[in-house]
Amino acid sequence: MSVSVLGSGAFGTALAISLAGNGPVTLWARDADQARDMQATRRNTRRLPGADLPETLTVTSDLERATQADTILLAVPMQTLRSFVSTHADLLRNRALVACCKGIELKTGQGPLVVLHGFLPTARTALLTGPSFAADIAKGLPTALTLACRDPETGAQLQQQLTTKNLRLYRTTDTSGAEIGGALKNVMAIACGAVIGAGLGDSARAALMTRGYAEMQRMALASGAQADTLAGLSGFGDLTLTCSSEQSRNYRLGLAIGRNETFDPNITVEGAATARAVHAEAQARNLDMPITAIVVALLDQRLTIADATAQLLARPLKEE
Ligand SMILES: NC(=O)C1=CN([C@@H]2O[C@H](COP(=O)(O)OP(=O)(O)OC[C@H]3O[C@@H](n4cnc5c(N)ncnc54)[C@H](O)[C@@H]3O)[C@@H](O)[C@H]2O)C=CC1
Ligand SMILES: O=C(CO)COP(=O)(O)O
Repeated sequence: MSVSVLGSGAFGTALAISLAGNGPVTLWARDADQARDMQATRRNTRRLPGADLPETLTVTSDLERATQADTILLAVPMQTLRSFVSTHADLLRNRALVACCKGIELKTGQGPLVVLHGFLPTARTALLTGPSFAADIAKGLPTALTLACRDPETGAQLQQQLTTKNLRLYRTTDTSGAEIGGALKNVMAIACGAVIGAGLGDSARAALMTRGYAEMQRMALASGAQADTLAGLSGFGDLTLTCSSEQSRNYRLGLAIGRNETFDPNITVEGAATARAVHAEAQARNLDMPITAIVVALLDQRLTIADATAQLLARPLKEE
């Protein structure tokens, strides 16, 4: 069974490097010059500096060639997934498709698997998510991920195929829970970064992580997901990693907000659009998600950190 990774950003490149330890892998880059450069230098200097590309990894900008594989990993940002899949649906039919992005689509409120299903309703689809920094994966450091797939047989096949020397995959059929956990932890990471950036302390961060987790569960249960899924790698696991490490771009955006600094708008920060999408969903469904609402207000510069803190502390007292 052959594997291709579409999207040669940090995550796509790291996954391709790890999977290349199992056998030949094709990595697709949309930019022909970048693909040629990576194939020649065996490096992705722009997105994953310092990592060597193994010989079993081929980089190409030829999408027809890359989509010959049985299993295709889609490692493009969430907000670009729809346009990518709609443009290339014909090349993606009859393949096992594994979405590797974390987020909720701003204009529809949908997660990655729902978007895929809309264009390719008969495709075998799965989601790869969980606590994993691209740089760690590329270094061969041990990492555990969740492979969410509604069909147990396809899930078991993909779990076998995509497990590598350093990637250990756990399976679930609760795709909705995995989508929501992976998307919302980024929103909470922005909030936690802001708290630390503003000097509010580790205790405040722990409070936000815990109450943020309660928000994640609220949204998950309202969406028919299982609470257990949120307690796993795709929820609690990734929340812990992303809210506590400066390797996270979402956390770093939060730090910049907290310190009143600017942040490079070209850096992929999934939590920003996701916060807006989730906030709109929460309002439409009458779900109490105060931290998400505050993150949106901070992103829109409608609120200062001091006001945000005062607002959260002044909420009515209630049972945990
Ligand atoms: N970097 C990391 O450590 C991890 C990232 N992820 C997820 O992986 C997804 C991708 O993130 P990264 O690779 O880190 O981002 P990145 O910013 O490093 O790379 C994004 C890649 O997508 C490509 N791209 C953007 N728009 C495209 C389009 N319309 N068509 C085709 N290609 C397009 C870009 O050229 C670039 O190669 C995100 O959803 C992120 O949350 C998940 C786990 C870890
Ligand atoms: O999803 C990630 C870790 O699991 C990567 O986080 P960032 O997108 O915030 O860098």
